[in-house]
Amino acid sequence: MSGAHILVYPYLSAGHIIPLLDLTHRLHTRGLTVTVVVTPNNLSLLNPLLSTHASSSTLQPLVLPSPQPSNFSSNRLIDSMHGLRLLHYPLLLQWFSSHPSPPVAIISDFFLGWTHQLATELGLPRVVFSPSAAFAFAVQHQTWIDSPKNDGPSTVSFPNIPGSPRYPWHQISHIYRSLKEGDPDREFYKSTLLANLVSWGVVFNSFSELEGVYIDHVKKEAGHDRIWAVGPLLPPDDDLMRPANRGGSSSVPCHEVMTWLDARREHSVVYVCFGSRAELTREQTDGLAAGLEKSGVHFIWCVRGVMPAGYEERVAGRGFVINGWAPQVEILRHRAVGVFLTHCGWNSTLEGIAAGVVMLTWPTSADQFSNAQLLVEELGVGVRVGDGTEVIPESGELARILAESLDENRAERVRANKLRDAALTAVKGGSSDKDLDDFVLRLNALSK
Ligand SMILES: O=c1ccn([C@@H]2O[C@H](COP(=O)(O)OP(=O)(O)O[C@H]3O[C@H](CO)[C@@H](O)[C@H](O)[C@H]3O)[C@@H](O)[C@H]2O)c(=O)[nH]1
Repeated sequence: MSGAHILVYPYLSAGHIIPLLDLTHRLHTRGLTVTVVVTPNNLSLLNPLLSTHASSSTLQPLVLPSPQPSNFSSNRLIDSMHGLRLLHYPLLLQWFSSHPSPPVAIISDFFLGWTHQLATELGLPRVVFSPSAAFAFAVQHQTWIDSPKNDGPSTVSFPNIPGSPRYPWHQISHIYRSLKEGDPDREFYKSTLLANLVSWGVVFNSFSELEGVYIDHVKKEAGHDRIWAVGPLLPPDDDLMRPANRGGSSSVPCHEVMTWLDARREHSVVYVCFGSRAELTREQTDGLAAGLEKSGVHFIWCVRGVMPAGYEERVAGRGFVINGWAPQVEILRHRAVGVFLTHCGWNSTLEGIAAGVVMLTWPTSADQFSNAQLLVEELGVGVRVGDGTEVIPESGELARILAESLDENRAERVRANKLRDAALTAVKGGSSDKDLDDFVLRLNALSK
């Protein structure tokens, strides 16, 4: 007999879809029947998963139309969140009412807080999926609860979060800072986030050895224990999910990158990438380009934007520039890569941790500042190099940090190795596996 039927609904951008599809794979492997909401332009991201489970009627896409820009908001994220609600809420209500054996729960991204209302209307539990860290989740939601003002001290502090973290104003949520109280965009965004806090449960792409204190904090605030940490959610080693196509098709043949890496010594290459969305400013690009050039290190740089003229020729032989989408997980897993210069998106952070590389941090927005803090100050596996456009490292200084980061005996490397082992243990019979078992048990109990 197949397990409970659940609806999985990812938010529409790569950094959010990728980990929730990885979770879908695991839930389906554990016997659940899963319907995944996708829009036509994202269907291709689901294809590797669908072909892995090709013969299965228990994993199905539900293709709903993509929202058009609605002019509700000039903020693209809010406009798309709102557009999805407008378009998909009635379609999902209809779909549920006409389905012969509809899902017993909805698992949806934290940007889809309105699905809490939908689930309530359907008499179902909604589980929040957080593609961000438990730490960042706590900071993000606490910001909207505390409503800090930019009129007192120069930093905003969060005394009720463990460690009492504090951030300069520019590191606080951009949406929070840029929209005035009473603005309908702001109210919509706030209500969407606050709905997460009253939902039935929360699943984190994290693990208790990494973030136990923050996971416990979220449990305490929620007042129940339906908080599960099941990460790091990564594609399996055996290529079942075809990691080279994870989140997009690689802009260069994956084997070319692998051949290039094969010719290099262990831990001798720095991989540089700023995630799926961030485009660097001219000044940031130039600073990074000059630092990499001066350092003399071997590197792979995944670039979105325009490179300085003649750059690729000048670094030929030791710099591999990828314009577009890189096969990131494969690169990080290669033995030649020892260091990851990252914007600290949570997926990249976890992928770096699971690969045991030293992290050079250059957060640019959103949760990346608290992720960098976790890597550098708490876990001791990272070294700060930049801070958005506020701190762009001087090229000589960056070159020095890059060259030193490859040192085999650095304390960060020793700690990164230990953390990798803890991450891999968590998902191979450890804490995350146990949380996932419990989660599946609770979902199955709903259909009884
Ligand atoms: O060329 C590329 C670029 C990215 N990726 C993958 O795309 C994902 C990117 O995710 P992430 O590192 O989290 O960065 P963003 O794309 O910036 O993700 C957004 O979503 C994350 C999860 O909420 C947040 O932590 C980030 O701050 C937010 O910008 C990762 O799995 C990468 O492996 C590739 O495979 N190739």
